[in-house]
Amino acid sequence: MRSTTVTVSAREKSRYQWAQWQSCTAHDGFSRAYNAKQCPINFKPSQSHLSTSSSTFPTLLLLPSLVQNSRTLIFKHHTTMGSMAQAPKIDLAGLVPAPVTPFNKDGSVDYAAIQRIGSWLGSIDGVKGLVVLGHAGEGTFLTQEEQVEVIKAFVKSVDDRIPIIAGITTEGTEVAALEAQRAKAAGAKAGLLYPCHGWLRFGYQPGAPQDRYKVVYEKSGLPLILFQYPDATKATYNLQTLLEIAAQPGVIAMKNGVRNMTRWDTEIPVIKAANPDLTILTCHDEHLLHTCFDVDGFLVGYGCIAPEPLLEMIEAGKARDYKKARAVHDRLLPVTKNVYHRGSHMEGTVALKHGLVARGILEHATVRSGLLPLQEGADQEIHAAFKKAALPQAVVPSAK
Ligand SMILES: N[C@@H](CC=O)C(=O)O
Repeated sequence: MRSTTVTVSAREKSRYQWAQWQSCTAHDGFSRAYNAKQCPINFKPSQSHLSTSSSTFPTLLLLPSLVQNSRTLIFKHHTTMGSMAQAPKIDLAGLVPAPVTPFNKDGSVDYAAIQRIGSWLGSIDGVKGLVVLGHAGEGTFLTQEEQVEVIKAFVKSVDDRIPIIAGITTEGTEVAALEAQRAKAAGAKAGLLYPCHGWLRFGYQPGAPQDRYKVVYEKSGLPLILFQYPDATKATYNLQTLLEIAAQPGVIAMKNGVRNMTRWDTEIPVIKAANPDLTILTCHDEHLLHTCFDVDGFLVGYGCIAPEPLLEMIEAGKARDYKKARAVHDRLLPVTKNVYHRGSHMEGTVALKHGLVARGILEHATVRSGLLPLQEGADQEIHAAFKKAALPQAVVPSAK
């Protein structure tokens, strides 16, 4: 891939590593003024982008898609450095399961079961964090008070050894920022910011997703994971939008579930090259074999029922070892089929709960409305699949 060198006059300021480009002048012989939209806005220089010759005039690499042609453009930076501190580093390279929220038979939250799930997953080497209150966690089916209590219970369950990340799902940006504030106060170390769900049906105005990430981070200080929805939905982000969000302060990782392998194969390398510090996580529960080779890890509901083989697959992916990755895929296929090759991805959440029963973590698979029990016999099929995949009873560390 070709790249264009751009020199900026922005000065590094301690604790701040980004600058907002508001007005730039091209010194490429054409003396053109570039407005904010034409300039690479919110470009986040990382260590590897800094030229060794000068730290006060860092050299940035620009992807060809961001400039009109391959000429070298020199921009003079006219603004002060940004006022938001860099988000703290959180190591999510590895497996990040998205656990279910267990319920008692009467539908209330089962906190004892949260303790079992969290202490088990948190005890496994290579599990780098838990994303709670996501799709698998029925996060949108809980009251605000329950959401806060669930975050606190998961924080306690892992003894604060790994970060708990909260799904931030509220519709409007301002209320999502409040949700992120509540999550942070409850002990979440980061947030997985969902798109506004109205966008699924109607689409969104250009710039609205960038604004959502910016405002939620600025108002909450909660580091955020960029969530890419499937290409088949109107809430999916195009490459330019992904690049712009990924470069914003506070965005530490991307959970990508684009489910279009043409886009996956072509966009992941571009996003990675532009953001070497961004942790890239696949969430293609049913396409892990294809997507395990170009990522830093998996952020998947699947991780809460089969963490051990998924960690093997992550290792195989990092080693570019197709045979090993394929072997894990083949071994898990009966489970994948029974949990994720269902009528809808939503049913996967019910199946995850049956899976946790099969592993001895839960006693039953109670879900809240919005979801319904699976058809009769599905539980037995799921248990048989777990047996076939040789997924044993989980060992829950004993309470201190
Ligand atoms: N793995 C699913 C559901 C998770 O939130 C996805 O791709 O979005």
